[in-house]
Amino acid sequence: SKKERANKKKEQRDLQACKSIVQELEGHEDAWPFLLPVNTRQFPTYKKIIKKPMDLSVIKKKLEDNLYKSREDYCEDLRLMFNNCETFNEDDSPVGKAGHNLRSFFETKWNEHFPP
Ligand SMILES: Cc1ncccc1N[C@@H](C)c1cnc2ccsc2c1
Repeated sequence: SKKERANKKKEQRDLQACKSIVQELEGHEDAWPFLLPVNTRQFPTYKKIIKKPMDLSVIKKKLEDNLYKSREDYCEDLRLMFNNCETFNEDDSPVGKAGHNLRSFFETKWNEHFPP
C-alpha cells in the first residue's frame, strides 16, 4: 500500500542516519575505548560486572545485518555502551572522560537527525 511504501522509506532514511552517526562516532578522537569489544583477558572482572557488553563494532555489524527493529532499538545499544562505561570506569579516568565526551557528541548528533 501507499502507507507501507512510505513507512519503508522512513525506515530506510532512519537506517542511513544511524549508519552515518556510527561513522561519525568512530572518527571522534574519544572513540578509542569503544571501537572493539573490551578484552576480558586484559580486564578479567569485566564479564562479571557488565552483563551486556556493547561496542561500536557490534553496533555497526548489527546495522549492516539489519538487526535493529527501529532507530530506538539502535539508540538503546549506544546508551547501553555508554552506561557500561560509567559502571566500570571512574568519571575522572581517561576512559570515563572519553565516555562522557562521546556520549555528549552522540546525543547531539541524535537530536540533529531526529529532533525531539
Ligand atoms: C570501554 C572500556 N571499558 C572498560 C574497560 C576497557 C574499555 N575499553 C578498552 C578498549 C580499553 C580501555 N583502556 C585501555 C587502556 C589500556 S588497554 C585499554 C583497553
